[in-house]
Amino acid sequence: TQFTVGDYLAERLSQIGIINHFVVPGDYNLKLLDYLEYHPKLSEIGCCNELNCAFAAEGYARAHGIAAAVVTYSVGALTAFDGIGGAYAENLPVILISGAPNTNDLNSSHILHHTIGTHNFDYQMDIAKNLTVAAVALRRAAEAPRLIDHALRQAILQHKPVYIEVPTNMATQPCAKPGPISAVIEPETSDKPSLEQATDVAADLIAKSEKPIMLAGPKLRAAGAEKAFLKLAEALDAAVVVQPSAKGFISEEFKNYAGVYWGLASTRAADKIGDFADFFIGAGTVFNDYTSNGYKVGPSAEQFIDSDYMHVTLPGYEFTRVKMDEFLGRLADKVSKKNATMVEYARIKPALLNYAPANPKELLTREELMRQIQGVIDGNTTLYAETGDSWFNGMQMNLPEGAKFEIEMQWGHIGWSVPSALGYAVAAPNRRTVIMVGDGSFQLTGQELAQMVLHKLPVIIFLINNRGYTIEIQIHDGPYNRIKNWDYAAFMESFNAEDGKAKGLKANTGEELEQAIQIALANKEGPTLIECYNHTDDCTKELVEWGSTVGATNARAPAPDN
Ligand SMILES: C/C(NCc1cnc(C)nc1N)=C(/S)[C@H](O)COP(=O)(O)OP(=O)(O)O
Ligand SMILES: [Mg+2]
Repeated sequence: TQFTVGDYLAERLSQIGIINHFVVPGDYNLKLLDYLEYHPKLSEIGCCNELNCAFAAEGYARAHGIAAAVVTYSVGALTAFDGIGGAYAENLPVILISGAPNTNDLNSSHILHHTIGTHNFDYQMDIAKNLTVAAVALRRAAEAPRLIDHALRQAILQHKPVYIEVPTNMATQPCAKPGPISAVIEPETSDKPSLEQATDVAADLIAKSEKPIMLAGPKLRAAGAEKAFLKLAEALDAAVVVQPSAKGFISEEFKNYAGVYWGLASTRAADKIGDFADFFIGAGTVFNDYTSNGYKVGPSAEQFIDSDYMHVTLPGYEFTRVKMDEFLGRLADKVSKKNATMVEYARIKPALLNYAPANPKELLTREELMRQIQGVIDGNTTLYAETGDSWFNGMQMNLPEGAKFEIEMQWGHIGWSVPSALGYAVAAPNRRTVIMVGDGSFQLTGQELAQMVLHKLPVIIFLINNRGYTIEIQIHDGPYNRIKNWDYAAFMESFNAEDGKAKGLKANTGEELEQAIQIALANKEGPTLIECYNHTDDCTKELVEWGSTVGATNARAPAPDN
């Protein structure tokens, strides 16, 4: 049969490693979906809506490296864009593919369904250009190979989302066959003279410091630089701390690991060893208003070197086209041991957090809840921490060797965790995916549990029901922070309908939680949701302190007109 644009796109998606793609069908994308389904190595995962579809794709990208979401024009893409903004914020290469009007309609007097009812068919592309690193429209079949390869390559190189718009009459059009996939996936490397000079300057700065410390940031994983970072940590034998949105990127059993560096919300005295240090070697760091506690946490520019995927910043220097992993690896060759922060950390290192078991008959406390969730985390577990007090509870979890942690602190979109964890579990069926999600967040996207039932994904969901938006209460309270309670356990079981194996359980006491966890761990045929009692005021002290800091930062008066 004739090779088409749809075949080209399907083949390229498969060649870059995609096995499952996430979809919501619509009449603008049905023929395209056929071509993706025809491909022997692609199979679709349907989602309830396009926001969840985009979030599922970003979760797939967290586990698998890259992902694709396919939606219909305008009514589909506009909600998918919310998840794509998240993929951009979180440095995840999600390929958003959207159906679009028949090319014959573009310059006509026709008014089309799903649009805002005008002759403007550009608004979707205009938005896409702001939320992706490449946005292309396949308006002529002859251009499709070039445009598709360009978009996919930018996603891979920049670890950011891209957008491909496919008119409804385009997938069926004849198209040339693709060339070698190396044209799309060949990695970039540093400019050699810049790499040498950047590492010389950095080595010199480190030699002049007395107590350097290393700080891993959220872009470390996107840059694929974890190994190089550890090589440098070994060469220096310095303490290693991580930003909250980089938790889990460095093994918490690594001998130099010194905790999450987040000011008053730090773990394991990371803030104290950070204060002791006189020089920060950062990698992929992002000090936004939340992770800097309202701009109060973080090194000064004079005592800080940092690197992004293809860029290095040193006091007084900026090096372009120097790749993070090559920079860190090469720097490791040029530094000598400087372990003052490890010597000091040995003195101040606190004992690991572990709560004494509560009376099993008593109402659950936050500490008892966290003690039992800690017990579920093994080396094969990925713990998802949803926006909410779960951020602070998640930070304090100890990750055994091999355990992974997923969080969305830059975008911070409540409701991200359930659909994202769907995508993650599809990509990593052999891992145990566990979600900590609050009642408020869950209400945005909880229906995506249905796909976990359909695909028999044994995800464990700890639904922390503190009756409302506790983070918001701690930042600034008002009637709007109270929400209608649901029967979350029944909601979970409602997705079984005639054939599901999901379980919805309630746990109000420590004993009930113990039993529910045993049932959840035994349920291999589908997801298990455990609705956990948590008193509204029983939140982490870190949230209380952080909340007031953020509240004050948000409330800053406008600068006087200068
Ligand atoms: C409403 C909002 N943030 C504002 C917000 C509103 N809309 C979107 C999409 N994202 C957001 N972060 C937040 S953090 C709630 O406290 C979350 O409540 P919940 O899931 O129940 O967690 P906690 O009770 O632990 O806070
Ligand atoms: Mg809540």
